[in-house]
Amino acid sequence: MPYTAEPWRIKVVEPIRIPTREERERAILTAGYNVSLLRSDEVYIDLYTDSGTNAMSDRQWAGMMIGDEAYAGSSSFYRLEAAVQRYYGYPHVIPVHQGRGAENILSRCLVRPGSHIPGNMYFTTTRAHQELNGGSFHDVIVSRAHDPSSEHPFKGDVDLDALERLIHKVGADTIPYVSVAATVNMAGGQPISMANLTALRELTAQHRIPVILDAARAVENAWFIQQHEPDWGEHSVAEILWQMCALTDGACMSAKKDSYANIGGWLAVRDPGLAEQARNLVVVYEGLHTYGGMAGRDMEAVARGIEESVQEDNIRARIQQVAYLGERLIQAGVPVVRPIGGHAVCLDAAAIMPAVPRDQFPAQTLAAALYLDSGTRGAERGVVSAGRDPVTGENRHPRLELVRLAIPRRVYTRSHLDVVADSVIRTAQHCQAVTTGLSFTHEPATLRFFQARFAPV
Ligand SMILES: CC1=C(O)/C(=C\N=C(/Cc2ccccc2)C(=O)O)C(COP(=O)(O)O)=CN1
Repeated sequence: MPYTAEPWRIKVVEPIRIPTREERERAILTAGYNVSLLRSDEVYIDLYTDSGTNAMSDRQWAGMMIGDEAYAGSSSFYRLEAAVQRYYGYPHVIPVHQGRGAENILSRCLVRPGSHIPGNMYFTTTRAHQELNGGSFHDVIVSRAHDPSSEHPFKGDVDLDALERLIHKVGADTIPYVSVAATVNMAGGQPISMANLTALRELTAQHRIPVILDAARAVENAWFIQQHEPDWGEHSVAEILWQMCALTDGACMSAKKDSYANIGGWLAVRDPGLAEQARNLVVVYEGLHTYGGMAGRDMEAVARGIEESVQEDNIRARIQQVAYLGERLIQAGVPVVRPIGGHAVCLDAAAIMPAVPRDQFPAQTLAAALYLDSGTRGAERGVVSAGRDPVTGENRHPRLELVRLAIPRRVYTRSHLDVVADSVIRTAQHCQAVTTGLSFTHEPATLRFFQARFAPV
């Protein structure tokens, strides 16, 4: 992908420093070999997540100065509502503090003990809220999504035959909604195609099963449809986003990704009864239905971020940075998930450390090794993230054992990406000979990914 100059100039900078090797060794030991527990000032280039870590524009910051902090009826809420209605097309908008706020409310509204929720690969918090309300998640993503080397451009597609088999097995009345992620985070930021989403809509409509979109990175997904799906090349990203949403009954949105905000989110639905139910729960869990756990200034930042996110030059600049890092690693022969996703380059830790058993956590081990090499922080997306099967208690073994390098939007330059590429190439060469990984010294009961501690085996 050609690397064109960014469509912005820098107005404010935040100094960063490279911790010394000795500081990095001390820090990773103190963090129990879990990069999630490193302090930010111990990290040089932070690719832990693209969630909430993006650089806002001067207009977003300016918007924060005029945020309406009224408890009820904030003007900022109505500007946020108008932005969601204009670009995503849903009529009823319920503000929440971030994506998990939407997942909590949606699951409490729709999921009951015994519910079955099909989706295109799990995401940790989404599945956690479905399970907390007694539901069971069923992965119905196409099998190629689990193959890091498959070059198919739409690995986020739903396997419609698998979905239909599940519907007939459990009964449509036990399926409160189909959960569709765009893009699919745990597959490496892989998009779903418009054709598949259209066919999914037709299938679910036959059984009167709603489709709820996880829209966290839906603008990135729209870019991939524009670039790679026939018949969409002449449409704008904004038009494609609108059409994607038009095929669904609602969406959960973390505004911390596509919308460049540091906090914020929303739940949007078409059904007025569901909207009413959700608004009643917002008062219990998020605040009032006109601020939803956000300050007025945050709602301003989100509203302006939505408008910026669909600008063609912004989304192109975003995608090209991720593609640049991915292409450098591919050229060096480092095993990564292909095609390169929208928000991250995912290192195939199982291929990079083939001699490390899955229950010694290759991805966790690789993330620690990468930090030690250069102060670069990635995130484990493998056995540790997958957690334990609630029935057997055994570690779940997802087919993908990845270290995700998520690129924050408008934050790092190509020079930083070159530092990361050189470090990954060095580390990957060293790790081929590594034969042992890590073992737990502390394992939390839920979402262990964040708080677990390890020691070298
Ligand atoms: C597709 C998708 C997401 O990626 C997402 C959050 N992603 C995150 C943040 C995260 C969350 C849990 C474990 C590790 C990292 C990411 O680092 O990728 C949420 C929750 O949103 P929230 O963080 O605003 O609550 C919903 N859907």
